[in-house]
Amino acid sequence: MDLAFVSSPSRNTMKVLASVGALSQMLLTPGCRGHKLLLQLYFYTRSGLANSRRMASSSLDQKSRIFAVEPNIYSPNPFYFTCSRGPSAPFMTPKDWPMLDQGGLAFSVCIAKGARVKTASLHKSLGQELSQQLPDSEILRLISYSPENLPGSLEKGFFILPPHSCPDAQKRLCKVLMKYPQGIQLCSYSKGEEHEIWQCLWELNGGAKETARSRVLRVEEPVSSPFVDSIKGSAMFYSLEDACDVLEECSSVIPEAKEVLASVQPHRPLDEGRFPVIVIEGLDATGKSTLTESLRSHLNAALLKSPPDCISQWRTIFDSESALIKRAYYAIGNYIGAAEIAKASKTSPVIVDRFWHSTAAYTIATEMGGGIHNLPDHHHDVYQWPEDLLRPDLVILLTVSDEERIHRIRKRGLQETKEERELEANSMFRQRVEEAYKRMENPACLIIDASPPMAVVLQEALALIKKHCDI
Ligand SMILES: Nc1ncnc2c1ncn2[C@@H]1O[C@H](COP(=O)(O)OP(=O)(O)OP(=O)(O)O)[C@@H](O)[C@H]1O
Ligand SMILES: Nc1ccn([C@@H]2O[C@H](COP(=O)(O)O)[C@@H](O)[C@H]2O)c(=O)n1
Repeated sequence: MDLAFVSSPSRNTMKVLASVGALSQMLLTPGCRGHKLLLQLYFYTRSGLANSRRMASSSLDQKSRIFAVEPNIYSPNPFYFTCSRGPSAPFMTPKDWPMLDQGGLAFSVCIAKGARVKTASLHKSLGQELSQQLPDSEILRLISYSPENLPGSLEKGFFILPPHSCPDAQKRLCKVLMKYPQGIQLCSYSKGEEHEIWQCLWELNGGAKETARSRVLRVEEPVSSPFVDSIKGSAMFYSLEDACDVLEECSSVIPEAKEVLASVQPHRPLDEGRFPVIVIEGLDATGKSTLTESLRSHLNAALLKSPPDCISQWRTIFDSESALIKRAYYAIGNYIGAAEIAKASKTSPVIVDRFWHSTAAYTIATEMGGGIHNLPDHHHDVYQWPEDLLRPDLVILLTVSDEERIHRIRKRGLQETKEERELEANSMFRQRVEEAYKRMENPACLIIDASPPMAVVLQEALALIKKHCDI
């Protein structure tokens, strides 16, 4: 079955056809003769012509858009393509997409821009469903945008590479997408006779129908990464107000969002004390809890953490939500924590286990794929501290080798979190988190190699605190 090479059926052909029910029966019979055509006809019958105007405009819009696919096993950098007929742009060939060389197919699925909480939730649930229904396919993140108005036009989606051994992948994909009748745009990609790549745009409206076909053209990597624009609009929060807006928006479906919002201190700016605030950061199992506890007793300090205790009971709920909602929760957690820190700093030094740098570093590392060369450049806005958030006096980043960290996780014997498992499995992700930490500015992290015994790490931390804080 090959959606891309089926030409549109005529209306007369349609009249000859029996009911949609009978068609769908045949459709679901792999190997059935005329299977390709039937699939096409099935979608055509169900979709009708009611939306022909919308189709025309979406295919025009489609042609001017740029698509960007996150780094993957075939491409260490994001790859960019379009379908407009620029005079000098070179065609893409299976050299660029080797997975299409053996006659395979690829797909892009874009989610039209709508209310941001709803769109983010749709993106998350669609991603989960695609992974479940197409377990052998590579499902990559994709964004699509208009070059004239990148942030305003940004749409998120997925690029799907089914294995050659999965001939019914497109059928399964369409079955998933049929459940999302509105706002989903499906394109398929296949190799043409002259080694060019074709994009077919499908209309999804109770069914799927091919509406446009264009050659795929290569686009140079833009100077400013659209992936960074995408995270700034969807998972990074640089003000309390912005993060609160998201939880307000989702509070009708997630009642716990109201509880979190109720914990936000309304009076700002915060009234800070004279004692120093010291944050300890690092990947899991680098020794943060061990060090923060030792510092607490050595400095007679208050020990706080982010997210703070008053909202941590809802953490698992927000962890299972879209990146937008999850990160809004952690961002607000930092502001709630800041009010506690400000109060505690009036009576003693304050040690904080994770703060803003954790929220930012994990978000950047999660949303940007590939190696550390794909991270936003040093000094980029994403590494800056939010203007309205209490600024600590010192941030210490603990680093240990991958082997030692994994050894510590195993020795600790506690249940690994999903992210810890990912860190273990995906050393590139770990490197991105650590590198993002190292790029943070104002305040930057001061690094301590936490591989030596605990007593040595403690002495190093105390020396740094003495040097940089008034203690
Ligand atoms: N310097 C050290 N040398 C050897 N083992 C250490 C050292 N520091 C901590 N550990 C051990 O490593 C394990 C992880 O330490 P800890 O719980 O302090 O890390 P963490 O960064 O707080 O982890 P998480 O973020 O996952 O809570 C613990 O078993 C701890 O006893
Ligand atoms: N200020 C924070 C704190 C934590 N996170 C997220 O939680 C994960 C780590 O928490 P641990 O309890 O395991 O230390 C980390 O992966 C972050 O995603 C955060 O975003 N902001």
